[in-house]
Amino acid sequence: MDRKAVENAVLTILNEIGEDPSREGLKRTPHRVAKAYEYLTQGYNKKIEDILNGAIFEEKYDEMVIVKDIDFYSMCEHHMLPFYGKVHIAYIPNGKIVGLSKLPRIVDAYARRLQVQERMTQQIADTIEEYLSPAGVAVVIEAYHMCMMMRGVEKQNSITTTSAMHGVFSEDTRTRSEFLNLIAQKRI
Ligand SMILES: Nc1nc2c(ncn2[C@@H]2O[C@H](COP(=O)(O)OP(=O)(O)OP(=O)(O)O)[C@@H](O)[C@H]2O)c(=O)[nH]1
Ligand SMILES: [Zn+2]
Repeated sequence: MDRKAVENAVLTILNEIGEDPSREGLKRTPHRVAKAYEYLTQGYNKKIEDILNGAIFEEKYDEMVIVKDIDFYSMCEHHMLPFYGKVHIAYIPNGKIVGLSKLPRIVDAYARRLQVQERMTQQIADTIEEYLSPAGVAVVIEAYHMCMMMRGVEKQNSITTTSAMHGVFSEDTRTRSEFLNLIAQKRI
């Protein structure tokens, strides 16, 4: 990212909304916003190979592994406003397991960029499928979209849920139900 170019763009916005970019509180705002955007879109520079490198292990465990309630913040590609919530991931190993922390890292790699919730859901599932070749993988995302809350339809309480079900999660209703029941349960 060309930070200077983003700073100039922010300066233009400040001017065009009728602000005075030279006033005390706004002097460093273009710089701050550019830095924030660098952070919020860092997913573009993340390589899945680097995240997973060395963290896939051979193991005989073949029951469901679930990591639920993974917080995420992303930005919708239509309005560049935040959408945020929780990701729930399950997979059934087929000879290979992954370091648990790598699942939230995969989530962040896809969340920290301009997104739509549906694509992000699929990208997470496809990545796990590609690297682990599991018997099945399931991803559910529940999110609030600021573009539907602070503008537009202005609905404060609607939650958008998306899912991607592969392998046994798509073929076997019992496996899918077990996953959905487990993510609905309150924590320990
Ligand atoms: N499917 C999907 N839609 C999204 C997501 N994030 C935002 N949107 C929607 O993208 C749509 C863009 O629609 P447009 O009609 O082009 O934009 P708009 O005039 O600002 O629409 P309103 O939000 O209805 O005011 C809106 O309906 C948003 O709610 C997402 O992750 N997935
Ligand atoms: Zn939006």
